Amino acid sequence: MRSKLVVGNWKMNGSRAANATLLNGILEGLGQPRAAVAVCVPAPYLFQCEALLQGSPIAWGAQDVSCHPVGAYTGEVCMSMLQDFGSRYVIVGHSERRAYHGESDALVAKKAKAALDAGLTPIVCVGETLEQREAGHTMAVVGAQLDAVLEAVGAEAVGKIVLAYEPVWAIGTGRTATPAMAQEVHAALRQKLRACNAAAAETTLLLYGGSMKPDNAADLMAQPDIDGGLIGGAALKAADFLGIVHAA
Ligand SMILES: O=C[C@H](O)COP(=O)(O)O
Repeated sequence: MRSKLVVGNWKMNGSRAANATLLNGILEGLGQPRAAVAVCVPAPYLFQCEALLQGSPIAWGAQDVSCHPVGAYTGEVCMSMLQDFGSRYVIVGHSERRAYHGESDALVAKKAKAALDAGLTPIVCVGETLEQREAGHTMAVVGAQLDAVLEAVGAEAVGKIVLAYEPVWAIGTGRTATPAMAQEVHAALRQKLRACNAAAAETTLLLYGGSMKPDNAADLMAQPDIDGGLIGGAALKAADFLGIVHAA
């Protein structure tokens, strides 16, 4: 039986004051959750996570990272910097990075490999657009996104990544994939993982992301291949985030 993982992706939201309110609110209501919990925050706030969350059940991490270890890459943040502030996770290949920053499958794969090499857990995002879904290309698209990563990280890394299926049309739209739709893709993704490393595929956590809320979280996470959530909007209010954590 796989454990559950609920990750808040704050995207480009927050301030020192708002973060403190949010994190303290989550800590107050957390109790002893069945799920593992993490927040992926804008890089400048990793220091604040370290200060507030150290020793708590909540892990933290970043939303993107450079594939380079150090050097003349203006504006970029590297793995060792994330680790300097105690990060455990880093999201790679979020559809907003792919769409607004032109990140290719190959670059996402490099980032996933660099994260693993540095000892961080990459949360690798895959997902299709509405156009791709309607054309019947969902599995081809997410399959190619996953294949690029598997090729870069190798079979032995299958159990060390977290995979997040985020249909682009469900992100921030209030339009959620039904549990059956999400499960269908998750099952197919796990099948691909099995083909790469059968034993490790059973332990890889597959998160769903896209308008997950307290009122749909339990049904989504009850699906056999949905092991948790990558939460955007609902991660910005302690009550909503806790509602999802406690539904896991
Ligand atoms: O990374 C999180 C996803 O993009 C989901 O965002 P959302 O929950 O606001 O739809």
